[in-house]
Amino acid sequence: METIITKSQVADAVYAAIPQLACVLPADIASGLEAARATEDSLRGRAVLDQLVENARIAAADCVPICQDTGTVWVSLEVGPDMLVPGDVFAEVNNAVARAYDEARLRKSVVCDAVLDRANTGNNTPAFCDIHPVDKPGVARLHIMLKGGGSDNASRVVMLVPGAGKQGIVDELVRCVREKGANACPPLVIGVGIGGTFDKVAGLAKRALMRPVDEPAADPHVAALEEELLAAVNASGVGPGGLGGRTTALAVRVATAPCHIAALPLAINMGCSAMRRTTVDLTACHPERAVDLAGCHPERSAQREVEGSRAALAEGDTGLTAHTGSFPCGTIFASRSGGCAASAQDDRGMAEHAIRLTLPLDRSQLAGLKAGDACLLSGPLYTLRDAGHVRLMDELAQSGGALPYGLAGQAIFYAGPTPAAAGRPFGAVGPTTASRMDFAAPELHRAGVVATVGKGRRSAEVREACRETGSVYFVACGGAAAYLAKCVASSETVAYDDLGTEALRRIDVVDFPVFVGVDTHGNDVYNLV
Ligand SMILES: O=C(O)C[C@H](O)C(=O)O
Repeated sequence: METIITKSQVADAVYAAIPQLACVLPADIASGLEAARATEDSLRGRAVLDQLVENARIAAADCVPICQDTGTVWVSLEVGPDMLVPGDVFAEVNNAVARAYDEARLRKSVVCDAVLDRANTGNNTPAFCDIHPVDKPGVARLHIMLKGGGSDNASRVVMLVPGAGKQGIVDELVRCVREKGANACPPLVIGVGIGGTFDKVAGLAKRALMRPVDEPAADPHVAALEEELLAAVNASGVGPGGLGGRTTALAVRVATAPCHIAALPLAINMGCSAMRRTTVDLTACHPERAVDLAGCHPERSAQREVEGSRAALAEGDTGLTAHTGSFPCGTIFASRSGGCAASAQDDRGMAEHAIRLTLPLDRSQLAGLKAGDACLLSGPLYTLRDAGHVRLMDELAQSGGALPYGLAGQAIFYAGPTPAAAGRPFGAVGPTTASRMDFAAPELHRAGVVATVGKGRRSAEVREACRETGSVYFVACGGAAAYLAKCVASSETVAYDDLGTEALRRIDVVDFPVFVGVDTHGNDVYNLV
């Protein structure tokens, strides 16, 4: 007998899952981060894990996003031969996505066309959906993932030669993690697809990410390969945040398939520390009953957001300051007096001796900082990211090199926040991958921008520009965006309002925790690892 899975059954499950996924870290990832924290030796690695653990707590308690990148929505419907899915189920899913992103005040991160029209679609659709037939009767499962852009960018497909064998896979994975891992917000969960064809192998890697980090593969050979790959990745020492340490990945999850005699297709799909995914069994429960979880049911969440926004309006600036007052920075990055002149820090002293810096920063203040120093920033930062940089560079060219919008002498924070929530200017705001702005940074430093804040490695040209102009690149903890949002006291849009999350904003931060990524001598914290 055939069972009908209705469009609204699927769409309701997606609608209900989205706010839950955005705000509550899955239990296997939360436990993985805590276990990593318990065994981490590196102080920078520990500081990152402390922020990530605290971040998850804040996000769930305040119903704000774990990460400002609330992702693209990937939906895969697995159905057995006896399941029927009539009608345009994906149109219904898109409606559900648009409603959920709006009501839960999540960031919309989808553009109309990758190259021909990069205007934001404004509702985070389309979702990226497929129907995946499986051999087993009685199966109707819905996989849902909110996939961050930075971790997807750090992923790759490689067509290895069969002779490369298992060692070729290990080497390629470790190379990928060394080159791109820091951009993807470690500790990572890594999906590895092996086999199939060029187009199918990436899907295998993505599906592998669905398996919990505490659930090894059922096949003992695949489970052994997962262990071997995890050990190789963690031996790299890339560590939490890419800043060094034991735990670069919580798990490597492998899916294999048959392939051509000439081929050994390999796909590596990086999952970040905010690995937001769930599987809903559409046959076992009605989704509308299954998602009444932890105060994050969409209706209630939406209600809380409305209340939060009202509170923000009523409280004004002082209310926001009161929020930052309870910020637990001190437990992770205690401050010290004495300024930059005495900035020499080693790993042992780091957590106790963060350097307080007041923005805007004079280049002479930056001269004493060393790559790896922990700092607390207070004062104005300017948020700007991909699309805004394209505009700013055009304006710079037209003005003959004069920085507009009072950016001379200021620091740019590479970030695209989520809307206001929980009484704060943003529900979540954290660093985006800095290397995407490498095309602009040297010129901006020469024009007068004294510092940037982001995550991940910079190019040799940016390091050289820091050295030449006496500028600094600061690294903030990727994936700690609910935590970092508590350091933001106010925000005002300065330009490019039509770019939405990508607008140029002036924000005021209080004790915003960062590490010196590239110092004024061009030294790079990622090379200390
Ligand atoms: O888009 C963002 O805010 C972050 C992005 O996912 C990134 O990690 O670079």
